[in-house]
Amino acid sequence: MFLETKNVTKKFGGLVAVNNVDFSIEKGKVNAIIGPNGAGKSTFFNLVSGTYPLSSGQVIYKGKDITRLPPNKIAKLGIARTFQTTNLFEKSTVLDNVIVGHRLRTKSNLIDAILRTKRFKREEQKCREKAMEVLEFVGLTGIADKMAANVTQEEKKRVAFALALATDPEIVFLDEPAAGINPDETEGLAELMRKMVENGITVCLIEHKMQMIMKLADHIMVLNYGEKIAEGTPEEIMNNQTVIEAYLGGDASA
Ligand SMILES: Nc1ncnc2c1ncn2[C@@H]1O[C@H](COP(=O)(O)OP(=O)(O)OP(=O)(O)O)[C@@H](O)[C@H]1O
Repeated sequence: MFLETKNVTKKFGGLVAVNNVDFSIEKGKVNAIIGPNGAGKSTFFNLVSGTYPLSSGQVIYKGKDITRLPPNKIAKLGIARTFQTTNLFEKSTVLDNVIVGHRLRTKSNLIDAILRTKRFKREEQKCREKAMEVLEFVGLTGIADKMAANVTQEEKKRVAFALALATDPEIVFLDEPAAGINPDETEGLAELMRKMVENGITVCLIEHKMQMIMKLADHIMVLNYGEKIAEGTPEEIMNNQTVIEAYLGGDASA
């Protein structure tokens, strides 16, 4: 199995935000996590990416137990994530924002940077090339030199994708990538996620936009009050009585 969680649990004081969740992420597929507000979706992402320590359970990636690894080590293994709110350096260009992503793969230290050693210059060039490559992938070459403060919401979403891609990931966790953008832009981002998968990157996303998810995802897990209540193909999820009652209800066409 590519990435697997076993009995993953997170407690915040008396609140069990994620309760004994077993989930297998399929390689080369679009995997999705859905569920009502407060169901534990973002917390689940934070556990897998090492942002929060688990209360109990295990995260296994390509056969290796990564449960206790810090976020930077997890990222180095090829696991990238975006956040619900894209925090960019507003006073830097789009390019400079994305350059940071690939530094994860470089070895230069502070001394190299101060002395501007050959290694530092070579690695900075590599980071710049990588940033241009991923900006092209997400369709933002034309705004590479724009200040991040001056780009649209949809462009910010693409910059967040680019930042994740600049780390050379094998899997990307995307937290509500289509929140706050219009239907045409949502379709554009769905297209981009398909392109990632075509390029060998496994996608796992959280999303509230049901129509998009049902068209895009290969494999869906539904969380409700921190518990997995269903898992399957979009068709299986749409026809699952527990899901309909607990979550979709009258909101199935959202
Ligand atoms: N750092 C934290 N400290 C305490 N409680 C938290 C923390 N993070 C999340 N929670 C709680 O855990 C539960 C799950 O929250 P989480 O943000 O994971 O849900 P979600 O499914 O991502 O919701 P949404 O769709 O609204 O983003 C909620 O009750 C939330 O209030």
